[in-house]
Amino acid sequence: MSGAEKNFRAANVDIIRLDGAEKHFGAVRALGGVDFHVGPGECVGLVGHNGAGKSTLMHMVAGTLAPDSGKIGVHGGIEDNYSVSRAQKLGIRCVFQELSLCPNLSVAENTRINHASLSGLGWRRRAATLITAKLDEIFPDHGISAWDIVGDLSIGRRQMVEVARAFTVTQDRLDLVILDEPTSSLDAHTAGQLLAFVRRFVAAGKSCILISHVLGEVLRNADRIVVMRDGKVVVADAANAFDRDRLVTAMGGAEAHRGTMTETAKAEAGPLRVRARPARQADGKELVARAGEIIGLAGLAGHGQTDLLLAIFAAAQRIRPGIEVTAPVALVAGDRQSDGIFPQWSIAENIGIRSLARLRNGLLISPQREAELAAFWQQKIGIRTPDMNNNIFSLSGGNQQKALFARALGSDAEIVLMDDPMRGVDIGTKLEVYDLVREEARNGRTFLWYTTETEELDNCDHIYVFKNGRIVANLTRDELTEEKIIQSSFGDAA
Ligand SMILES: Nc1ncnc2c1ncn2[C@@H]1O[C@H](COP(=O)(O)OP(=O)(O)OP(=O)(O)O)[C@@H](O)[C@H]1O
Repeated sequence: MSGAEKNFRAANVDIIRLDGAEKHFGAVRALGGVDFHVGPGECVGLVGHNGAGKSTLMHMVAGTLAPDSGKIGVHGGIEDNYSVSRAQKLGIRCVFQELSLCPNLSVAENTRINHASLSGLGWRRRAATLITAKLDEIFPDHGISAWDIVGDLSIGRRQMVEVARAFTVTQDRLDLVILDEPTSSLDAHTAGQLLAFVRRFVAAGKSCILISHVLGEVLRNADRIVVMRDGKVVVADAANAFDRDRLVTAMGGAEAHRGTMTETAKAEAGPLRVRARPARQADGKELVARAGEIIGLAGLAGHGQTDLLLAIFAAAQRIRPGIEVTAPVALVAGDRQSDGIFPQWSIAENIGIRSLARLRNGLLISPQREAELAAFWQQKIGIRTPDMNNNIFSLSGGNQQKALFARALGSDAEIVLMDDPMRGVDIGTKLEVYDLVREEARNGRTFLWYTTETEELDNCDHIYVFKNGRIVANLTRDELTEEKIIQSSFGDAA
């Protein structure tokens, strides 16, 4: 054993420690020599812009990706052949951004995948008991049955199952759970339940790594915060040594303060763009959107917001009762894995697909026009890649989401439906996209914007709150507070 290795081992009282981790993907340097550690009983917040290298680093901690160079130590021992199964044995689990549940299996069967010991007679019932107990502990009002087929669950509920499954314990120890944007599909109420559980878990001596683009979440719940930028750790400090501005500055120069809608006093209302009544609406309430308006859809996740957006999208192709749509429509999907991304295609092709008429040269798509459209949007919203002809999955999660934005905004759609589209998008880009949405609205575009982030509703002219598939309130921006939304969501109005 070399002297350096001895020192590394001696210093390694942490659950996990990475020294000098490097990783390249072709020409992209995803990690350029990162030191990172997590001690027992701490919640480490990990933040950074889209493509900063957070997920790549976490894949190394979880054993799904080996570093090109650098050392990994776990519980004081150097790991030469670190892998997912080794990580599991050593008590390290990960909830990745892209959900990993099998959609055609039940919640209980998905739980079995992580626990080889759940075998023999009656394993389904034992798996069901295990996952139900954990769901009850983390999300007391979850409403999920262990026998539900995962593919039938909303994305929010799938995320809840994924998170709960990571915390279930059978024979292997559990010391550290990596949560990569765990609240991205959860509403404020459910996200609060999860974060309170994380605090209890850490108080009991266990550890978490919390990755989130919702900086308040990290500031409030982490003990220590590590900031990454361009494949490197640029700052690591106690959480109480940071405020939002210091974090944003460390992440790389995004504007800490953004403009608000008050600066954009609206001219009088434009022509009608959408009039829609949810299928379950028994009273006369309906959603009305005019040209140039930004309309918010709020309330607890899974209460009919996405359903109404999808119904409006469908009504643009084919007449549907109760829905009137007067202009072309584009949709920015929130569940990019199942609704948005064409996995075999390049980034440029994924952006161009909604603009084929404009990209056509005779009967064929002009590669040059497609490349120009892609280059324009790469520049406009900062899609980080050396080549827009690379496969869409070569992008980090947030950058994939930006490509979906580019697809909708680059099209001829007058109405843009946004289904919680900012999931996984970093703070700097979010602020730019908010500006872009407001600018496009001033130019007459209409936005229907479902979001689980209450702060985003500040960008809207007015907001419909949903409960049980129905509209229960219509608030103006001035009336809007988180309490008011939660009150409407839980009240007896519907
Ligand atoms: N499989 C891959 N092939 C090619 N490039 C990749 C691959 N995985 C990651 N990258 C690149 O490595 C860099 C770091 O990506 P990573 O996913 O770690 O970023 P991130 O900080 O997690 O971003 P986000 O906040 O958007 O999730 C990015 O430039 C990304 O495009």
